[in-house]
Amino acid sequence: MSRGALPGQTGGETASTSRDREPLLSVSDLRTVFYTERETIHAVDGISFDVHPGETVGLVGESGSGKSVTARSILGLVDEPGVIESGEIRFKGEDLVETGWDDARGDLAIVFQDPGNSLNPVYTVGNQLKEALSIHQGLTGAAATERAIELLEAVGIPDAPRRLEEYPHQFSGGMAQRAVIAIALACDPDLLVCDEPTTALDVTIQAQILDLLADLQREADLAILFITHDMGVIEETADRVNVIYAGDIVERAPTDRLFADPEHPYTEALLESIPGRTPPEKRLPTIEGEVPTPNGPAEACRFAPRCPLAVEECRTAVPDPVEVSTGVDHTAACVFAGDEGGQTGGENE
Ligand SMILES: Nc1ncnc2c1ncn2[C@@H]1O[C@H](COP(=O)(O)OP(=O)(O)OP(=O)(O)O)[C@@H](O)[C@H]1O
Ligand code: NI
Repeated sequence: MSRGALPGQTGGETASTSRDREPLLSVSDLRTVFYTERETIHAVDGISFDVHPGETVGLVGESGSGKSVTARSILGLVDEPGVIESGEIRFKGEDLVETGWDDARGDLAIVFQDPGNSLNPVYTVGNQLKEALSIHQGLTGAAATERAIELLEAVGIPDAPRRLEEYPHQFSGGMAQRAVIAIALACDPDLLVCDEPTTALDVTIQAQILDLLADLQREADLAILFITHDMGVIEETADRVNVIYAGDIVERAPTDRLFADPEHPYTEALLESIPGRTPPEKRLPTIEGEVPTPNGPAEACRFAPRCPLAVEECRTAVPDPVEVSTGVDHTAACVFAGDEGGQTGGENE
């Protein structure tokens, strides 16, 4: 399916050159807490990472690890009883936690998992697109219609003028997610946060949406924060990866590096979940259980209770992120990180 370049935008630099520029987004020591009646949940507990212009950064972890709360924090969408307790979300140099999100609204956009929830069933897709164009670009009337058609074409929706007049229920799941992406692009964002954008879609459609995002990124110099629980999707999309567990990033590396040489036992476990990747004799014992709710301050490695390699030290202190090699931005928060042979360090105990 051929798509036109995004209207009004010029081609950008590639991800490889983008690292030379200042980060577009720089999250540092972010803490987002939910004060529920029953408990205090440290959903995001000291996260730091950067996104550079034009690159795709992955955020991967199991259900409940804090991915969506991270996304909502960046967009300024944390609701009661949640608060951003501390840390910085620096976007284009401004700390949004301090300045608020008003000035950034047009440069930041999010695509959620379920397009059905993102679209309003009582308005046509065209109306929703034109409303976004009016708010963010000040476009109305014929100019808005023309741009709306261009955007639908840019996201690969055929017969765009007719589809503008249709309601969301007349769109298939994949086409609806394309429409959601078009609406997100209506504000001409620099950063698109995608929170499991393909999880609700079947595999073929998922691949098409991933291709679309890659195309849009190239054409519009768009930076993408790509959130998923699926390591296979990460391998296809991300330039760099952050692995999140119970509110904290446990490993960070360029994607090829992370897949070739994971340092954290949790990353290893996630990689083993990719069908056919790890021969049975090389596997760590499968991790049982699920991500714990971080309902107190971290006092130990949060992964220790599920970790096949855990030793006493893991249960008594929070491991700091360690740089595991020079020349590559690869860190892991594990007492064995950086040991010769990586995880086999556990045998020393
Ligand atoms: N509104 C809320 N009130 C209380 N706790 C919340 C709220 N939203 C999220 N949490 C808690 O924050 C933690 C992180 O949740 P989050 O939704 O970010 O996980 P996730 O990684 O996005 O998981 P999934 O893959 O299932 O979407 C969980 O323990 C969750 O229960
Ligand atoms: Ni989520």
